[in-house]
Amino acid sequence: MKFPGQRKHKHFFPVEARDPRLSELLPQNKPVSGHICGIDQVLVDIEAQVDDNFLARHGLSKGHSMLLPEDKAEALYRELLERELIVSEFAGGTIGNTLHNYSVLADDRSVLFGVMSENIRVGSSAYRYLCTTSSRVDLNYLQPVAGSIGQCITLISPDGERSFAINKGMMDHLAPAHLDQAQIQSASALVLTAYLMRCEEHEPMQQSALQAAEWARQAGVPVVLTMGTRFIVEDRKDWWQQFIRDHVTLVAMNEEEALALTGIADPLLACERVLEWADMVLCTAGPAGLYLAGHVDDEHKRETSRPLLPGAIAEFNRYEYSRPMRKADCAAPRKIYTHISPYMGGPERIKNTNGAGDAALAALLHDLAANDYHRANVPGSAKHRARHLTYSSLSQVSKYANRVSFEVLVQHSPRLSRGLPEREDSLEEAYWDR
Ligand SMILES: Nc1ncnc2c1ncn2[C@@H]1O[C@H](COP(=O)(O)OP(=O)(O)O)[C@@H](O)[C@H]1O
Ligand SMILES: Nc1nc2c(ncn2[C@@H]2O[C@H](COP(=O)(O)O)[C@@H](O)[C@H]2O)c(=O)[nH]1
Repeated sequence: MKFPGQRKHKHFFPVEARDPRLSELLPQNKPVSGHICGIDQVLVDIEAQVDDNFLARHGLSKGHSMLLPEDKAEALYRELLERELIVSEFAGGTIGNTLHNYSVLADDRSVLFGVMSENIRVGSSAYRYLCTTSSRVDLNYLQPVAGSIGQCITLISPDGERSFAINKGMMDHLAPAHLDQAQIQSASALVLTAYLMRCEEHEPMQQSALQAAEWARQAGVPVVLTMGTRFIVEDRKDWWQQFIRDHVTLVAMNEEEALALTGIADPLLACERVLEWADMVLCTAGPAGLYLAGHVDDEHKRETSRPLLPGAIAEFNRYEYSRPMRKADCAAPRKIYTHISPYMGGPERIKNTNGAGDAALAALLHDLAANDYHRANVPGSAKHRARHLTYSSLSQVSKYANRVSFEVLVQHSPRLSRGLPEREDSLEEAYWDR
């Protein structure tokens, strides 16, 4: 496990150079390592630049992620090929992207549950998927299927808006029998997406997601839900609110999904509402940056040294230096919030916004898993006197998440090809320097 973000020396926790006093407690020489698990519809992103007329001709709604019947998806793909409009084909899927980015940032293992074609031709989508996924993502648990994985045709309009046309193949065929209970129950987090619930009734994906969430709950493993797209949420707002109450520790969404879920347009107030159902919230807001919200026990709150910010909740960032906790672990729970504007004001030129929100979540998961790793290796540390969800404060995690989103915005693929630059040795110092 590599430490989250780039820190000054004093921030590193030297768990590799073990304290000899711990050896009696933990006789093994190697640090205990962890992992995170996720379930996804295994699919590739096939990216193409098109005009709005193209979307209209193929009956696509702009900005939406739509499932297409196979014949329509093939006709669309054929036209893209014939007109040479395809720019790239990368492994995609919102959870696949998040696990990949987590593994790249943390240099640590993640486990993906999903399907994979049992016969793979060189150059096929399945082949592309395997070629562009980090070797730290454990693909040994994938369920072999006699068919193709999904294709997410990512159509970029001249104004930069993305519309997804999904040719689902067998991506929703993951059966509960192909989940591994021990892996899920020993993970630092289980990551799910709302997209898993839009399978057809005869397909087992939803049942697999519910089974995994139940195992995670039994073992106290945090369940993380990304909201996918506002269209999925709008259709079943009440159902999602109940699902979050019953299963979810951390909700990750953008401001549109926040509005669809809560009916509240202000991201801060939407976060406040979601905190009534879940322990923690990440709400990205495009050019407005991102919000993080959580709970802390009054005894463990820490006051910020930054200026207090105005907003729909006055001075909402007062306790942003606190490390978030589950509400149930707080004797006197208090809601805490932070906001951060885009790193360096945003890139001079955005190559592609695809996956910027997933990237922020990967950074947050890294900090969360690092906390578990530290607790397992240095159990007596003062850091673990109370049961916190993350290693760093809400404020510090927001900087890291924002920094990682920036890295995705300046590249073409939603997946990082490398971790953050090594020379950036302090986020605090580098933060406002261009
Ligand atoms: N136009 C932009 N200018 C500057 N930063 C941006 C822009 N769009 C996204 N970002 C950064 O990327 C993060 C995630 O972007 P967002 O578009 O909200 O996610 P999603 O891809 O889930 O919709 C934001 O919190 C912000 O830091
Ligand atoms: N598992 C699924 N992933 C999907 C689906 N439609 C799109 N996507 C993936 O989302 C990311 C982009 O994420 P965003 O946060 O920037 O919107 C992209 O890589 C797609 O592969 C879906 O139906 N299921």
